[in-house]
Amino acid sequence: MQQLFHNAGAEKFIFTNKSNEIQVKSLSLREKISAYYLKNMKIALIGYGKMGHMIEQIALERGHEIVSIIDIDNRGDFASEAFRSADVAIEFTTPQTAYDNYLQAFAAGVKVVSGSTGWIPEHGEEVRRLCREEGHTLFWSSNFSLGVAIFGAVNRYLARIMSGFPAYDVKMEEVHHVHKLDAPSGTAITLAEDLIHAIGRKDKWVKGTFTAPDGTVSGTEACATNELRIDSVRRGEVPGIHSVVYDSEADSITITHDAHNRKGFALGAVLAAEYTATHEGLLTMDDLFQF
Ligand SMILES: NC(=O)C1=CN([C@@H]2O[C@H](COP(=O)(O)OP(=O)(O)OC[C@H]3O[C@@H](n4cnc5c(N)ncnc54)[C@H](OP(=O)(O)O)[C@@H]3O)[C@@H](O)[C@H]2O)C=CC1
Ligand SMILES: O=C(O)C1=N[C@H](C(=O)O)C[C@H](O)C1
Repeated sequence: MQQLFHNAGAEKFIFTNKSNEIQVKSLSLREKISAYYLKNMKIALIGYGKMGHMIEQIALERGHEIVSIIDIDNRGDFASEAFRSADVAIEFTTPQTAYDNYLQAFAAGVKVVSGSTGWIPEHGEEVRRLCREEGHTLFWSSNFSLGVAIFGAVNRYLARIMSGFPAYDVKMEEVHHVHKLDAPSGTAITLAEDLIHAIGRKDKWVKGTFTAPDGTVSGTEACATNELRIDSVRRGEVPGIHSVVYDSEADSITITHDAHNRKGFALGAVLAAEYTATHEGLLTMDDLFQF
C-alpha cells in the first residue's frame, strides 16, 4: 500500500492546510524553495538513465556536486569512499532493483531519495520497518513534480465532493512512453488510493485495459461497482499523463495532469534531496508540500 508512506505531522513548507481548502501562504514558491536551498551538497546517483541524467543536470545547476554515479555495471562502488561521502543518494532505477539499492545505500550509511516505482507490494513493509525501527532515511514518492502534488490535492478534494453523487462512476487512465516497465504507474496507484480513501463506493483499484505500443488492447473494461479501474496506455515517448474521469448518463467530469517533460520530476527529486540532507526517517511529498 502506498498510503503506508503518508507521513502526518511532519514539518511543512510552501503550502498549508486550512479547513480542507488549498491555501498558498503569502511567501512565494520561489522564496520558499530558496529557503531550503542547501549549497554544495554531495549527491550520489543510483541509476543513470533518463531520470539520472536529468537529475544530474539540475543538481549541478543548483550548485551541488555529483560524487558518485552507480549504474548497472559498477555496483561495487557502493563500498567506495566517494559513495560513502555523499550527503544523499538519489535512486531512479527499476521496480526489480530499487529495494536492493536501498539496502546497499543504508549499509554504506547514506540517506536515499527514490522515485523508482513498482517495488512497494513486495518490499514496502520491510522498508518502512527499516526506516521506523532501524534509523535509516528514505524519501520516496511515486511522482516528484509540483504539478502532481497539486493534482493530488485536487483529486482528493474532488473525490470528497463526488462521494455524495453516486450517479457518477469513476475510472482512471495513465499514458506513458513505451519503455515503462510497470503498469499501472506508481502515480496512478497513489491517486487511486487517495480517491478510494475519500469515496465510499470504491474499495479497491483493479487493472483495466492495457494498450500496447502497437495499439493491441488486452485486459478488460469490466469491473465490479466497488472497483476503481485503471487503464494503461504505452505510446511513443509520452513522459506521463494521468486522468481521473467521473461519468454519469448526463455528463462527465475529467481532471488531467500532463507532464511536458521530465524536468518537474527531476527538480522535485533534487528539492527532496536538499530536504532529506537535514531530516531523518521515512519522508514523503507531504513533507515538502502540504495542501
Ligand atoms: N517518482 C517520479 O517522479 C518518477 C519516477 N520514475 C521511475 O523511476 C524509475 C527510472 O525511470 P527512468 O530513469 O525513466 O528509467 P531508465 O530505464 O531510463 O533508467 C534506469 C537506469 O537504471 C539502471 N539500472 C538498472 N538496474 C540497476 C541497478 N541494479 N543498479 C543501478 N542502476 C540500475 C539502468 O541501466 P540499464 O539501462 O543499463 O539497464 C538505467 O540506466 C522507474 O521506476 C520510473 O517509473 C520516473 C520518472 C519520474
Ligand atoms: O516511468 C516513468 O516515466 C514515470 N514513472 C512514474 C510513475 O510510475 O508514476 C512517474 C511519472 O509518471 C513518470
